[in-house]
Amino acid sequence: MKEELIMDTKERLIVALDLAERERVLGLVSQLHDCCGMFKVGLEPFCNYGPAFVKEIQEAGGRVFLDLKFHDIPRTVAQAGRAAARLGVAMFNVHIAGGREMLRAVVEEVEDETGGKRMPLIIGVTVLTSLGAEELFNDLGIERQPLDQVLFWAEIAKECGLSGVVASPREIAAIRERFGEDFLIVTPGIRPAGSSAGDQKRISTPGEAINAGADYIVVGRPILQAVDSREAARRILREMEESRDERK
Ligand SMILES: O=c1ccn([C@@H]2O[C@H](COP(=O)(O)O)[C@@H](O)[C@H]2O)c(=O)[nH]1
Repeated sequence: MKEELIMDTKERLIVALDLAERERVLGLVSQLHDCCGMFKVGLEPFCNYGPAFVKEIQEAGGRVFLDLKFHDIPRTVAQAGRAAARLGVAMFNVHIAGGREMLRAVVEEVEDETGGKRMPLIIGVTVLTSLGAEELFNDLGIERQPLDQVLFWAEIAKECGLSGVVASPREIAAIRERFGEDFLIVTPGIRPAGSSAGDQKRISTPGEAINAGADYIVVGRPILQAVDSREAARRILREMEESRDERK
C-alpha cells in the first residue's frame, strides 16, 4: 500500500532545519516533533555539525530527511547513499541531472546496504524552486519550460527506480497525472498567504500544494522565522487539513 494512504496530515509536513545554531535547532526539534513527520537536515546544519547531529535529532525522536542533493559520478553518489542509509535517515535526495547511471547505482547500493528492508526513500531533485524559466535558459542553457523539464527528469527518476521527486508546487498536478499515485512528490517553495517569497520563484500556499496532490511539503523560513514557530507549524497543519478534506 502506498505510504500516503496511511499518512495523516502531520506526517506530510517536513520542517527544514536551515539554521546554524545547534541549540536553536535542537530546541525546535523538541518544540515541533509532534507537529511534523520529518525534519530536513540540509547543507547548513550538516556542514556545521555533521552526521552526529543527524543522530542527535533521531535520538530526540525526529525522523530525518537528509537533503544533501548528491550530484557526482555514479560510484561517489552510490557510496554516499550507502552512508546515508547507514545513518538511518528516512529519506535522502540526489540530483536527477546526475544521469541514469548515477541514479541506478545509488538505488542498487542502498538496496544492497539495507537488504531491501527499511530502505530510505530516495528522491530525485528536478528543477530547483529558486529557478524560473529565465534562469533555466540563461544560466543553465535549458530551453524547456520548468514544467516540461520537471516532467522530463521525473520520467528518468521513475525509470531508474527512485521513490519520487522534489518539485515545485506548480508541477504537482502534472506529475500526479502522468506518474500516478505511487510516485512521491516532495514540495518545497511553500509560502503561507502573506509571507515573503525570498529567493523562491515557483511557490504556492500549503493548501494549494496539498490540493494539487503533494505527498510531503517542506517548509523552512515561514516556520523558523515566525515569532512562535510552533503556532506557525500548527497553522500550516490546519490549512493542510482543510485542503485535504476538499481533495477527498
Ligand atoms: O528545489 C528545491 C529543493 C530544495 N529546497 C529546500 O527546501 C527548503 C525550503 O526552505 P524555505 O525557507 O521554506 O524556502 C530549503 O531548505 C531548501 O534547501 C528548495 O527550497 N527547493
